[in-house]
Amino acid sequence: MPRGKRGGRVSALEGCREEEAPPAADAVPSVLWASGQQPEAAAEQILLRGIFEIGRDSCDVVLSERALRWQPIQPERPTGDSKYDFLRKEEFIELKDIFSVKLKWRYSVKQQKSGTLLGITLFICLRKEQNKLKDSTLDLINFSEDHCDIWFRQFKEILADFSNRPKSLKILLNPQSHKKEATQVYSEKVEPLLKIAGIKTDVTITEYEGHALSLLKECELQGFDGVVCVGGDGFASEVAHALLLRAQKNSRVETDLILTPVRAQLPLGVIPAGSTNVLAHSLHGIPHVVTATLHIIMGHIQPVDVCTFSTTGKFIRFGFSAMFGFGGRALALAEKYRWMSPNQRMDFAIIKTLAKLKPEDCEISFLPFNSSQDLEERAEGSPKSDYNDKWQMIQGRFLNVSIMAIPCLCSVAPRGLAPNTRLNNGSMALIIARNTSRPEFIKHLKRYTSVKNQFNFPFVETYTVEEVKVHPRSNISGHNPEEEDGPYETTSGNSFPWNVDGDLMEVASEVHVRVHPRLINLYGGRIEEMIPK
Ligand SMILES: Nc1ncnc2c1ncn2[C@@H]1O[C@H](COP(=O)(O)OP(=O)(O)OP(=O)(O)O)[C@@H](O)[C@H]1O
Repeated sequence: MPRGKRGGRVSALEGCREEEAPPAADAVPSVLWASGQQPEAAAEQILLRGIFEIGRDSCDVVLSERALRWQPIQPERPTGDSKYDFLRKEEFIELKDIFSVKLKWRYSVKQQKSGTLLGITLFICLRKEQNKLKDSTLDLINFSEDHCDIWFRQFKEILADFSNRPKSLKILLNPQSHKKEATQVYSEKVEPLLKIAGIKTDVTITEYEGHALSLLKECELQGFDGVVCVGGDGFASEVAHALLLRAQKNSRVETDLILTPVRAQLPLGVIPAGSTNVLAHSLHGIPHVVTATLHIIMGHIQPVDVCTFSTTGKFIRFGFSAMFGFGGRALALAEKYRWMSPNQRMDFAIIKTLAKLKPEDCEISFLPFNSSQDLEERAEGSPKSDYNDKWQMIQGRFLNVSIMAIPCLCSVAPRGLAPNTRLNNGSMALIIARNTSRPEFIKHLKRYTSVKNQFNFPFVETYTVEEVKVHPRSNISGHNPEEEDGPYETTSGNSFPWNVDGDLMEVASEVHVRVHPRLINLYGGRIEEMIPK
C-alpha cells in the first residue's frame, strides 16, 4: 500500500495548491484530544482500519462507531517495557466533533486540472477554555486513491447521519451594526466555515430598520433548516420577534393578544457583530464569532424562554429582557445622539441620565414562579389552574426595574445582569432598585462589573417570576418637551421609555410581561456543560 513519505508534512509542501481541502485554523494539538474522556473503545464496532501518516508518524488508524483512534506504528519491543508503551500512546477524536471531510490534493503549477492525491482532511470542532469553540484540521496522509476513497465515503456517510446539522440557512445581516463591521465579520469568519461545512446560504443584507421583520413576514423559508442573524442585540431581537410572529400567523394565533404563543418553527443562530451582544454572550458564554458559527454548524440547539410584552390587552412584541426607569431613559437619550459612535453615545447617555436621576412612581404586580408546574406542560400552554390568585403587589418610587428571561451576560456584567436566571428555566428575574441616593445607586451599578453580589444593597429586591405588570402611577414624569435634552423625552408624547433587548419601546401605560418557556430554539451550547468544573 503506497503511503506518504515519512516526515513529509503536507502543510509544509511549497509551491503547491491544496484546493479540495482548504487550510482551516492551525493543526490540532493532539494532547487536547487525548486528555478528553475517551469513549469506550472495546464495546464499539470497528468500521475501518488502515494506515495513514498523521503528523510525522505512520499510524495504525481505527475508525469505530464513535471515534477515530490512532497510534504510531513502532518496531516490536521486548514485552513489558513501560517506556515503549508510553511512546505508543493512543490518540483519538470523537466523530461527533468532525464537521467536514475533504480529499487533500496537491496541484503543481503545471498540473492545473488533475493533481496528486495526498490523503484526507478532517475538519474538527475543538472545545477550548472559557466555552470557546475553535475549528481545526487533521490530515490523514495516504497516496492511495482506492484507500482514501473508501475512508472518504465512510466519513461522508457518518456526517450524513448527523441529521440535526443544518444544510441550508437563511442569513440576515445588518450592515449598520456597531461600527458597520457585520459584513466583514460574515465574509471573513463565518462564510468560510459554512462553506467548508457544505452549508448552502441565502444572504440578505438589510437596508433599513425593520427590514428583517417585513422580510420574514413574507419570504419563503421552505427548504431552510434555520435562520441566522449577523448583528447586535437589537437586530437579533427583531429577527426572533419576526420568526415568532410568523409562527403565530402560520398557526392562526390571534396576534392582537397572544396568550399562549406557539413555538418558532425554525431555529435561530446569533452571530455577535453589534455594539452589545448580550444574547450571543448568554447563549455561548462568550461573544465569539467562531464559537457561534461552530454551534450552528454542529447543530447544537438550545430551547430558550421568551417574553411577550403587551399593554391594555394588546400584544406589542416578543423579547428576552427589558429595563424600565434608568435603563429605559438612558437608551431613549442615547437614541437622540445617533451621530455619536455606539459606545460613546451609550456612555454619554448613562452619565447624563445619572446626573438627572429620578425615580419612577409605580405599582408593580407579579406572579411568582411556580416551580411545581411542569415546564413542558407550560411550554405547551396548559392552563395555570388556580395559581393566578398568587399575584403580589409592591408600590413605591423605583430607580430601575429589570425583567429578564435570560442571564444577560455582557462585558460590563460578566456574571450577567440577571445571574440567577437561566436560558430556559421558565422564569424571569425581576430586579427592582428602589429610590436611593445617586452615590448608592452608582455603587450598585458598579457592582455588576465585579464578581461580588450586585443585589446586596438594602434598596435592591429580586424576585423569580412568571409574569410582571408595571403600572406607572402618574404620567407627569413622562414626556417633557420643554427639556431639550432631558432624559425623559420620548418621541411619541406622554409615554415611558423601555429598553427591550437594546431597542427602544415607548408605552404610555401599564406594560404586562409574561415569560413563555422554551418558545424558540437558538443555536448554542449549554453553558453549564461547557464551563470547566
Ligand atoms: N440597514 C439598516 N439600516 C439601519 N438600521 C438597521 C438596518 N438593518 C437593521 N437595522 C436596525 O438597527 C438596529 C440596531 O442594530 P444592531 O442591534 O444590529 O446593532 P447595534 O450596534 O448592537 O445596535 P445599537 O447601536 O442599537 O446597540 C436594529 O433594531 C435593526 O432593526
